[in-house]
Order: sequence, then structure tokens, then C-alpha cells
Amino acid sequence: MLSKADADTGTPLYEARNIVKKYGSFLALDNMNFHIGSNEVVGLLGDNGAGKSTLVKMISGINPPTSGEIYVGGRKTEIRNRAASEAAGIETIYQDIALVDSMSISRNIFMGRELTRRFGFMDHRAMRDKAIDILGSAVQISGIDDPDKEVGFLSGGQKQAVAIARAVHFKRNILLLDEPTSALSVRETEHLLAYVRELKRDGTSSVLVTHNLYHAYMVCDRFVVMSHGTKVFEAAKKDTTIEELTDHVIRT
Ligand SMILES: Nc1ncnc2c1ncn2[C@@H]1O[C@H](COP(=O)(O)OP(=O)(O)OP(=O)(O)O)[C@@H](O)[C@H]1O
Repeated sequence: MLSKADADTGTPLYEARNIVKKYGSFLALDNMNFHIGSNEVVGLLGDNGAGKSTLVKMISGINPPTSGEIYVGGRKTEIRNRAASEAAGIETIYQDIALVDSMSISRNIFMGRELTRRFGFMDHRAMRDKAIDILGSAVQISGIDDPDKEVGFLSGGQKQAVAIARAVHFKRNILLLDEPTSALSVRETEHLLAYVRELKRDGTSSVLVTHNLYHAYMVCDRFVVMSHGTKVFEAAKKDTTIEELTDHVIRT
């Protein structure tokens, strides 16, 4: 995990160099370069099939690159599974959320990282109390205030909120959000985007993958536009406009 000192040197928190990802003979990432600085929200944009999710899955370790180099805090690192990415301080919210319908909200939040008492027994009360805390502070979404409710009874947006609450609670240096607002209402979306800014103030950088350029423009400090598996445009918010970004996304 990175220390504060790493964040202060100007070294990117994360850097991927010359990344190639092949699915069989199909080139999904073609010499892609991408970095995440400290204290920034990066908007990862591009049309359908541009390679955004492939890049996010590569960063989060579930889809390692065919070739290329990864640096975390300036140190060359191998990230070839989810555990390695979490150890490197990276947390991911996926497009297809992996929740267990038959389990309660609180069990889902702590899945794989259950709170335990002495002798390793699960501490259900601690998880329940903590879940109430997380749901109240992170993503205030109606209908998910009872941590004992089974996830199977929730709407798509509410399920997404549980996944977001889980990621936010175990927050790391870097949060990857792949289309996190696709099933959220307008109010929920605004709350989540505000939360991403708040996380930044607390020192967590984020990568936001979205087709909604207005959301991206509202919340991101820098934009990377991808097409055909590679970067075709990059600019800080102060150096570009939403019109220019739209142009790059639809032109490529
Ligand atoms: N497991 C896979 N096997 C083969 N090809 C794949 C696989 N996953 C993705 N692809 C292909 O790689 C390309 C990039 O897909 P990816 O999902 O990364 O794009 P994207 O930019 O996230 O698109 P969208 O915005 O539609 O989600 C697409 O042409 C897709 O068909």
C-alpha cells in the first residue's frame, strides 16, 4: 500500500505503460498508457467497445495484461489478481455487481472481509452496526436503511448502492468506478458524484468510466478518451470543454 510520502512526491499513484491486452487474436488494448495521480478524479471516456472496461479490469487485476508494465507509487509491480490490486490500494466498483441475493445487505457489504470476534467467530452485531453507519454516511439511498434486508428484494439502483457502500467503506488510495450510476436515480447519482469529490478531499483518487459526459465534466479533473484500445485524447479540465470531449468521443 502507498504511503502519504509517495503521494507527496508527484510520482503517480498508479501507472500502466505500453499495455497490450489480447483476447485470442483480438487486440483490446493496444500500447495503452494510463496513470492516476494523487488527489485527482480521472474521467475515462470513449464509445462502446473502446476498451474502457478492459483497462479497468486490467488495473483491478481480474484481467491481467498480455504485456506491458505497471508501477504503483513508482515501483514496478505485478497485479495479476484482485487481491494484488487491493493490496496495492485499489478498490473497484464493477458494472456487473457481484452480490448474493439470498444474503442480507450487511453480509454483502462485508463479504470476504467479515468482522470477527475472538476465536474467529463472525461478529454479526458489529457488522450490522457498521453497516448502518456506512449506509447512512456513504450513499444515502432510500430503501436500504435496514441492513438485515435480503439483497434479492432490492432494486437495481439499491443493489448498486450496496456495492458502492462496500467499496467506499474499504476505501483505498484509488477507487475505480465503471459506469457506477447506470442504475441510479438523478438524486442518487448527484449524491454519488458529490461523494467522489469528497473522497478526493480525503485523499482517495478515482477513475470514473461513464458515457455521461456531463457527469464526467462535473466531477473529473482530467479526461482520457479511448478508441480502439488506445488513448486518443487527454486533457485537464481547465484545458478542455465538454464540446471538445464530445467531439473526441464521437469522432473516433
Ligand atoms: N472477454 C472478452 N473476450 C473477447 N473480446 C472481448 C472480451 N471482453 C471485451 N472484449 C472486446 O474488447 C473490446 C473492448 O471492450 P470493453 O468492454 O473494454 O469496451 P468498453 O469501452 O468498456 O465498452 P462499453 O462502453 O460498451 O462498456 C470490445 O470490442 C469487446 O467486444
